[in-house]
Amino acid sequence: MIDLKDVTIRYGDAAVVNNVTLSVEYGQSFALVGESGSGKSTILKVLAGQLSNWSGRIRLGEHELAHGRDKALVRLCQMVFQDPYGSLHPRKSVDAILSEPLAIHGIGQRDQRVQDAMAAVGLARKFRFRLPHQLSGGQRQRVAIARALMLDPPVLLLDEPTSALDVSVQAEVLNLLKALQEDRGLTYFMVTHDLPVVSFLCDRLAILRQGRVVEEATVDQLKQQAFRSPYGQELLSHSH
Ligand SMILES: Nc1ncnc2c1ncn2[C@@H]1O[C@H](COP(=O)(O)OP(=O)(O)OP(=O)(O)O)[C@@H](O)[C@H]1O
Repeated sequence: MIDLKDVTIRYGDAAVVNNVTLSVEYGQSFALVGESGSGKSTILKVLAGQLSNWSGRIRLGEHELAHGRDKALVRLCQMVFQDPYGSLHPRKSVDAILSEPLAIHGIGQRDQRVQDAMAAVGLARKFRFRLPHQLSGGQRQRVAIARALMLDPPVLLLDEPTSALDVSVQAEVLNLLKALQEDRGLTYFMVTHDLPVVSFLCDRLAILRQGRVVEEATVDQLKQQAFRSPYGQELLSHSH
């Protein structure tokens, strides 16, 4: 479903991601882990169509990613950000936030679709006309997830989706993401520092260091603490 082949990404002249080759199967949940500055968010931004200075090949399903503006992309993948407060417009109600993608793409039955989307992420109807600041952090992240799903994309890009939340609501949001994936057969590509989150949600992971993949592993290897690379072992020892 997601294939990167020899992907190199530059900011100006500096390559911050080098020759990354990865693939994620349809319906799988994949995590990119690694220390701060290793290039995780940069890869996510390229997949989201936000950066054009890259080389190599990227495919999402049958679609070959373009280097410039790629109109097909919004229907294929959507991003959920770490901080829902930053990513939701402060003066737009939940209703406006969820209706907007439908309006832009000329999709009808908006009222019903907004209601269905709220129900799918476990948001009660009474929140429909509230503003983001009138919601809790967990509710805001539910709105962000609902918004990402409004156009029914097969892929969600998840950028540390629970790390800005209180510990008490992290598990709720993770359970929601897992249930949505199972119900809809979504493919997840997640960036995180949080190895327990990877254990819970993902099937496979890649460890990135200084813009290169040093190891690919299954979640069973993670659970058994059986990474092969010294750097993978080092990450495990830091996560306790
Ligand atoms: N807009 C930019 N211009 C120039 N360099 C950048 C820019 N954004 C990121 N970088 C550099 O690219 C490298 C990779 O950054 P990136 O944000 O992808 O890392 P990361 O693994 O996602 O880190 P974190 O976990 O802290 O988000 C870093 O060296 C960073 O300083």
